[in-house]
Amino acid sequence: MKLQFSDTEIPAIDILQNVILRLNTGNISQKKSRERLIEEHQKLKYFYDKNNYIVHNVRSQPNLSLNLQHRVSIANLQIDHEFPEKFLLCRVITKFMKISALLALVEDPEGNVERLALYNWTRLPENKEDQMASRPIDQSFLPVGTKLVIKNLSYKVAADRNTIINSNNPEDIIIIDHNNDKLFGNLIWSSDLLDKKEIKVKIVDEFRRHGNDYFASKDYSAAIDEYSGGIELNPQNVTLLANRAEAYLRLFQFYNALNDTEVVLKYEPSHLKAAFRKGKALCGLKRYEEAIITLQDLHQSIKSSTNDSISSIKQSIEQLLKQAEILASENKNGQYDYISILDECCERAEIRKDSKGNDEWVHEVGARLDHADFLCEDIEIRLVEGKGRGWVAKRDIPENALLMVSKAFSIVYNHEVLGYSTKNNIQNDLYSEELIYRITQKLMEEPYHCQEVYKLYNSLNLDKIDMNPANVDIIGGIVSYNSFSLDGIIVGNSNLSGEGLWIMPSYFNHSCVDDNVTQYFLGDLMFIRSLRPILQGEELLLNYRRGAHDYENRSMFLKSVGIDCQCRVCKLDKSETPETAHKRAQLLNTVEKLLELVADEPEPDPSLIKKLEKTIFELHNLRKEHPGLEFDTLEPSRSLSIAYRKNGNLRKAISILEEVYNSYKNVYLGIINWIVLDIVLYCVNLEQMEKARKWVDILLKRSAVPLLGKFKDEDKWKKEALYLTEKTVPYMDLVIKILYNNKNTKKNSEK
Ligand SMILES: C[S@@+](CC[C@H](N)C(=O)[O-])C[C@H]1O[C@@H](n2cnc3c(N)ncnc32)[C@H](O)[C@@H]1O
Repeated sequence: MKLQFSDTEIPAIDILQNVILRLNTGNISQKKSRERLIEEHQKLKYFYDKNNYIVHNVRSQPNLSLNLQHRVSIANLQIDHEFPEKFLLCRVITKFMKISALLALVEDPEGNVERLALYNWTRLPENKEDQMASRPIDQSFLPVGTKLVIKNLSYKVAADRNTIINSNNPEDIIIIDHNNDKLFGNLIWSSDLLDKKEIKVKIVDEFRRHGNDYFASKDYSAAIDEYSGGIELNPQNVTLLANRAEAYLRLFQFYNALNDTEVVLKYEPSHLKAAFRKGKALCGLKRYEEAIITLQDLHQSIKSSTNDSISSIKQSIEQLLKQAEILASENKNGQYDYISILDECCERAEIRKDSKGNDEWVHEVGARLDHADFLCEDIEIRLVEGKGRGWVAKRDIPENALLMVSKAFSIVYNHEVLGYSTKNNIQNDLYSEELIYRITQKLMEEPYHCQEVYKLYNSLNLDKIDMNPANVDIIGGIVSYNSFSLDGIIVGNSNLSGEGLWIMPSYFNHSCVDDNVTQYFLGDLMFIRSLRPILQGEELLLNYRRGAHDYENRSMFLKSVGIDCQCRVCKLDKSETPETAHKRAQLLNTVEKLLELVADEPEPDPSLIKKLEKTIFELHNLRKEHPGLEFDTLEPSRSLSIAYRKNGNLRKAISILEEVYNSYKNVYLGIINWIVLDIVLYCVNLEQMEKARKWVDILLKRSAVPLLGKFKDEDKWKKEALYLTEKTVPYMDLVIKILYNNKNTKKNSEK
């Protein structure tokens, strides 16, 4: 298992444009109504670039000559085609706004509407004169009504999966005005013929029906738009409000859901569904005690009813009430039923193929679990010299204490982005782009989250900040510096990768080797425990990137997230003399070559194995005065033990691994768990079952303590730990089967 902060950088302007386009467009379709497109375009006003720009000079051409047969209408454009011979005649119908390109909507004479992106039209002013001449784009650039001829256009699917007309060269755009309108003078624009009075006004019930259709197809955003349309016409319509509350709940917009249920209950205090949804919304907002009271009152009000339809809702209320009580206890006392959370996670993380062959969750929301956050009272955020803010112990903390449980503010799993990506090449960018998009969307929908997210922005003076939730730039920065990567976390039959933002854990600073807290992920829940006793006043440190990564790679990553690390191993790495560095490089090179020679051999040459052992010994000795700070020999030692095993010398293989384990048992390194697992398997091969069980206990301690807490030599703890490792550690099911004859293990001995 490899956990680390993600390697992403602040996104470039094009990524931001992709995010912004996606934020402004709802459901995807090639044919959207003019009104819908205008509505979506108007939302760009939250995001557009408000700087002043020098704009390319546009002129009309008085002697314009065009072959009218080459005019193409929007309806005839084909995706991913360029149209070198053709031209489009269109009319601007919205203001232009600048993101990366200049964006507006245009219509053709037939009345078709499409988005237009103009690139390379602007530059920032360089001198004073330029500054005088520069202006904001939305004010006077190609105003509404301007007719244009566009040559050499291309037609694409943009990042939001909706279509867009692109033009890259300002010379390809000609303004049509009274000087050159002779060509098109006789053309009638069909939108001029529209009789505005005839536009049909939707009635409230149509909004409800359309909303319900979208809801049934799980397009909750579109359902909310429809319900909102109806609510605008009739603000007291309790059916629409209660339906919209449920759609908000499905999108985790608990604050909006709570608002709607409260309006319903004001007009109709006995509305059962609204009261039930209010209970759900309060749970989502972590207001557990209020949720319990709401649900208890509701339960009381229908207790004596014998009506059949009430009896099923009664059951749901009882279930939700029980759930609210569990959440309250988790939140208050940090009491979690880890095994049932693990089961829930395994079930929710299950993936199947959809009709197009893409991966999708079996459970609607996937590996997102309904559990409460917890924060131990013994820690607090303080200023830490040279590092900004950090978590510090208020009191002495024992080993393996649960310090924090945090649910991701937002998380993106791998198959959720790979399915529809417009660019499949840079995975990390994709995760970040999606994460930035989701966070911005969440903040736009529920701005009350802004404070906690923007607070993560280190240098920000929160009093001065414009709390515009759509500040994609700042959110991009927050994601780069604070997101955590999930790198192949196993739960049951699934393997979860992705990236997420957790608010409270973001305040832990980093140490390469002296970390004293560790994290454990179950779906979108992060559990944090102390690794060793921590004294009052001591800073709590997490590891973003292991000391075991070589210095160059590690320090490059740390610099990219703003850290000039001064820990013991970084100082040692930095102070190494050129001679030692040279010697190290030589030895590493020899080790690599020898490993290549022995790796694929079923029975490696014993003389090569000896040579490998000697080189590893020399490499290790380069740091003999710094025990525990030499990591170059860890992987090679494991490979050396495999070579001995292949030659039938299992005892020697075990003794090499035992020596590595003893030197590094106090450093929380993933490879050490693999080493212990190897020892277990080799002991089993030698039929040393007692010894194998002793090493299984060590493995359980290392793998299960970060979630279950202090290792207890008792049956219950061990049973739970075995169950946990069976579900989360590769090959462990096999080990359990052999050593404990556990008939419940599902996977078999194919490994
Ligand atoms: C995830 S944040 C941690 C919380 C941060 N200190 C704050 O005030 O928001 C990561 C940032 O903390 C700082 N940081 C973390 N570990 C550090 C370390 N070992 N030395 C110096 N700065 C560190 C760096 O500024 C880094 O960009």
